[in-house]
Amino acid sequence: MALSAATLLTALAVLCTFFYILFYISSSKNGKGKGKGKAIPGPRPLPIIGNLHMLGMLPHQSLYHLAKKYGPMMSIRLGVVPTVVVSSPQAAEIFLKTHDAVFASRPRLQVLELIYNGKRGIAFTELGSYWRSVRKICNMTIFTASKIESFASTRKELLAHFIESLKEAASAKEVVNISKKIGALNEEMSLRMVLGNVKKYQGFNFKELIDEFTNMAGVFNLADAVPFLGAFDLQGLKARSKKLEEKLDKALETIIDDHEQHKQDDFVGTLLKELNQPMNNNGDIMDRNSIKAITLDIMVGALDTSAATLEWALSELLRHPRVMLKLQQELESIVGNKRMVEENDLPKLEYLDMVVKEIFRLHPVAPFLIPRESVEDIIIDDFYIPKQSRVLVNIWAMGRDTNIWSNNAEEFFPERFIDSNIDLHGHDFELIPFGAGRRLCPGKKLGLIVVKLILAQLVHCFNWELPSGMSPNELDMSENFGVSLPRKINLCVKPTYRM
Ligand code: HEM
Repeated sequence: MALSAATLLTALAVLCTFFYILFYISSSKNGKGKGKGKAIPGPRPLPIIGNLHMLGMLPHQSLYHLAKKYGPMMSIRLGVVPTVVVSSPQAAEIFLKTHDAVFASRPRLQVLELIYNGKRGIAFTELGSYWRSVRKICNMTIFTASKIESFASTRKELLAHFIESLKEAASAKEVVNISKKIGALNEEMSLRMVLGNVKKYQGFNFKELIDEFTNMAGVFNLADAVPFLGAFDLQGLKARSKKLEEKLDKALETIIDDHEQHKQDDFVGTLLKELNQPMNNNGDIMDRNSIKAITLDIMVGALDTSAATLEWALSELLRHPRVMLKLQQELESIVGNKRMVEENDLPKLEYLDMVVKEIFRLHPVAPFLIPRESVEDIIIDDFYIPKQSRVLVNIWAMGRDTNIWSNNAEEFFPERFIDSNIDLHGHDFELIPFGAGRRLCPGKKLGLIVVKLILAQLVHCFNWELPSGMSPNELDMSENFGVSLPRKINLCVKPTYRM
């Protein structure tokens, strides 16, 4: 029977209290480099579970509070895994720029190893010549400006249908679950670009498969924290991974077969042009497994991120009618009120740009980026960090730092970006929602287009209110921590067409 992580942790915590007394002295060595350097400050870990019991349901928030006590470079242990939590732009720059080559690998996580062979994709693949080659090929083929531009008409067509369906809901005075609707729109936009004619593959229900994948990857897995427990599969994740792997493999094989027969210019079709080609001089070949793993990583990267950002954006605008109105005024003056927003309007919409930055600051959908792992022992500022340490960059905490954002850091106030040259390209470490360095998100350009275009259209075409006379400050803003950080409760709203 699969046990919940909470039950297991409680049992382990009791055992550990016992061990703690016995092994007090050894546990006090937390992070010390056996004479190589100082220990990074951090809360004392328990044997076996380390600091897992301190994380709670919202680890980014728990670690934000702990970092206030221990500082922007804090040491914890996730089970037996030494982990550094980074919570300031200065520290982030040291890890993601100065020593990026040391910290640009990814940890090997059980679920990812089992499902699609974490080693052969892009996002969860360890640093090395394989990853470098995959990344280069993807940058030169599918993430180019011209490839993204070539899907502009698809985005326009899907968005027009979406607005029509909202218009119907508005005239029927319906309350719509906008979280679900945005999710479905983003899914269709992304899958059309990655897989092409998605209707053909509807039977596989990709959304369900990806949701199962992100669900499992987001679950706290004891086997990653305490590897000797992996063999027992106490949470049943190994068995679930196997089942999911079979389903995904069947779906992706069918898609590749179909693309081999009918040449297409979507991402899969573009990657297939590289099939069986050497990727580098180290003997790596772009084989079918690589294409399947890359496709899966891209779908995971594209599906939840933009949709979660958009539901947070609309939530904040509902809570701040002044900002909503100012954005509508900008759209009226640049776009007018006779047509839809076009992608080439986006660079002219300065206030929209500030609103989106403010959303990324307060609601980063990857609050720890994607966890990094160090490839060698290193000493930073006299602190010793052993090889294979996990690094979590807490950008959620950085977005709330009053030293950077002044005393109104908790407030949604897009005007803070007036006359600021902070951009989102990974150079300004105060605001790095897409990460930085070698692992910077390759879908950044696309993600920004999708978020800005849909948000602008929603605000331009409709006025929005909360149902049943709910006042904006009653809106529940709880978060749901997993692979991404969406709203805990779907956002339901009433649109009124305003064009
Ligand atoms: C609002 C939209 C998005 C946000 C906020 C976002 C954020 C991120 C972040 C924080 C990372 C980790 C960076 C690091 O470790 O330093 C990442 C990596 C990645 N993202 Fe995105 N992303 C978005 C959209 C997309 C889209 C649309 C795609 C694909 C079409 C995508 C594909 C990827 C991939 C493949 C990686 C892994 C890169 C690697 O490890 O080399 N992302 N993203």
